[in-house]
Amino acid sequence: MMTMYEQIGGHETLRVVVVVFYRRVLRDPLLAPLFEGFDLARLRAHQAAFLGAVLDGPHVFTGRSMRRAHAGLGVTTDAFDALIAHLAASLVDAGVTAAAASRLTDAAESFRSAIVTAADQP
Ligand code: HEM
Repeated sequence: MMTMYEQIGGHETLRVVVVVFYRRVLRDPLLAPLFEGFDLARLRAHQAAFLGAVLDGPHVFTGRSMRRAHAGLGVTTDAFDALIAHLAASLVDAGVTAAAASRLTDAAESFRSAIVTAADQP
């Protein structure tokens, strides 16, 4: 049986997803400052590996824990909501099936409490 990773077109599709995703994120004034100074190519590669692992692809995600990777960034609830929306839109743009897209956004959503570190501004 094909994995969901294979069903959506594997690496080629996820490569499109992460390119579209970071393009959207960096155009969002709420999110762009949070990514300033980070190596975009590295982020794209990590994100693609992460998404691939969620869809049972060949990846073994060896990155840091989500809490560690995002510690001190000051991610607010609003920023997190915006990022999830960009991820969902990027998955649609890349033609990912609805089933795979919801698995990916659910996985991302499951890290909310680990990633959101800053209190919301009034
Ligand atoms: C508003 C929300 C988020 C912001 C601002 C953000 C920002 C960042 C930044 C700046 C880094 C690089 C940290 C560093 O190299 O020191 C990073 C790493 C990473 N992020 Fe996010 N992120 C967010 C949400 C998410 C979500 C929802 C996921 C996946 C479910 C995710 C997956 C990753 C991964 C896989 C890495 C690489 C971890 C590693 O270096 O080992 N991020 N993120």
